Amino acid sequence: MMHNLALTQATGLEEIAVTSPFDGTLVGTVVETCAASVDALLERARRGAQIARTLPRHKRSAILETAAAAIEASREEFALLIAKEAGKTITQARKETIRCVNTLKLSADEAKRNAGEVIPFDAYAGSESRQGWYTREPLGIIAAITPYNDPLNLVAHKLGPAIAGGNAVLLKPSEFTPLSAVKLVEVMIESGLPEEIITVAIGGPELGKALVAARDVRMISFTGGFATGEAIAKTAGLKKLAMDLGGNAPVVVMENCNFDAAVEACVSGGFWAAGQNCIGTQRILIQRPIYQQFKAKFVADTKKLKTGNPLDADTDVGPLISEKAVSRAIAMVERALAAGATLLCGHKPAGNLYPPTVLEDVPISCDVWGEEVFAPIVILQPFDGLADAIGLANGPDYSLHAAIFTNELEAALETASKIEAGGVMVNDSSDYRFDAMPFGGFKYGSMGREGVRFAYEDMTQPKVVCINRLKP
Ligand SMILES: NC(=O)c1ccc[n+]([C@@H]2O[C@H](COP(=O)([O-])OP(=O)(O)OC[C@H]3O[C@@H](n4cnc5c(N)ncnc54)[C@H](O)[C@@H]3O)[C@@H](O)[C@H]2O)c1
Repeated sequence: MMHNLALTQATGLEEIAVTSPFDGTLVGTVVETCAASVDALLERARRGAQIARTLPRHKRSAILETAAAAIEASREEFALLIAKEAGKTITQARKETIRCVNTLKLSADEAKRNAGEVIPFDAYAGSESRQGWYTREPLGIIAAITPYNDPLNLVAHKLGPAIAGGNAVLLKPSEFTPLSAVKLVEVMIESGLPEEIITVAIGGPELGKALVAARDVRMISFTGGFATGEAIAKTAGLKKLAMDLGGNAPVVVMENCNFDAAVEACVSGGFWAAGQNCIGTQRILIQRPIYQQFKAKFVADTKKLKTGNPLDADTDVGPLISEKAVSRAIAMVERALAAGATLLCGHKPAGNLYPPTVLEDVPISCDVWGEEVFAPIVILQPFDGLADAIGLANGPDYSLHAAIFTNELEAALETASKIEAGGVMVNDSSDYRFDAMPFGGFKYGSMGREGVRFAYEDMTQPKVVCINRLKP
């Protein structure tokens, strides 16, 4: 498959081969955008911004609805592309495709719903003679920079709200997985989107940096790692930033929980997408009386997972994205083992396949505890009282999601209130996410929220109109 999007990649030069992280086979090619062509891309995006802001809300909404229906109709093609280029299992890729449909439908609703508000000037004495409202106006050009691990839905989470809000988008998808993003843009254009509204730039960090530096870009909507987020913040200057960065989700398992449901959710949350999931379960904190029983079942169920070809229907765990990602996972586990951790299963890589790996006795000074692993590695840790568990959960300096399994309402509420995270799931996996929820992190690096309504609000700006009726 050859994607060219000739109009969007102004002065593309080299072809980039996109290969399967599972077996290295060619999935497709795209034309690389050279960083020197950013001026041409910006010129096009400026025209796009003028067109987008005058597109009536009913048209924005209808285009997004049409695109959602078109993706639903060709969902198997999208799922196959995700599985091939990102290495997600085909089952997981199908789920991502359906989530993308919903993200676009939510965006279509938002375009019509969230246009502004009347200002209650008579709420305080002294302003009764005035009437007015605010409207939600577009920002202009939004640079959207996305990662490899959800190569379709995370792109939709930026395009949908940006288009709903009347903006133009400069989209730079991950250089590892550009094909799903390009196909999504093609569907948008076939669905009636004026093509200047999205400009696609294909390439890696250098190109991303050039987009981030461009003066006319009003907002950078970024999803990716902390180091990249820091680099973007340094380059961006006075631009609005939305940063969706990493996590290392803790899950608290209380002795009075539904045991089998907790184990099942933790296995799924730990190893979904081979752990390449920002809200994947990384640290499981288990109340001491059930620690041994939990460990036995968790390790036994983990060993049943089948690691292999993402296109096989019975594969549970596909490959990591690259050799570099495998080496990083190995090094993190080796450092933990050297510091006294115990390996309970896994840690025998074969190519880019890194099997589900479980550790215990991990000192909290280890990076596998305090940093994001982004690989199928889970730590088990006993605790005594709930306060200890909450203290352990809150240790790292950043957090996206957390979870607790308990049948005790008070423990659930206490945890929900005291855990510092953007979302706390009760009796559900840490990686549960519904696309209408506000989604983002707490603590270091947290800026903005995704989840369609919240991204839409970040991507629009209020404009006040105030009328003084008493003045001539
Ligand atoms: N919070 C969320 O919603 C969420 C969701 C998925 C993934 N993530 C995070 O993404 C990371 C994994 O994805 P990744 O490895 O693709 O991330 P990454 O940070 O390596 O790359 C993300 C994007 O940034 C671009 N980029 C790299 N350097 C750049 C620079 N200097 N300037 C501008 N752009 C630059 C890349 O080309 C890519 O498109 C993990 O940390 C994961 O937690 C977060």
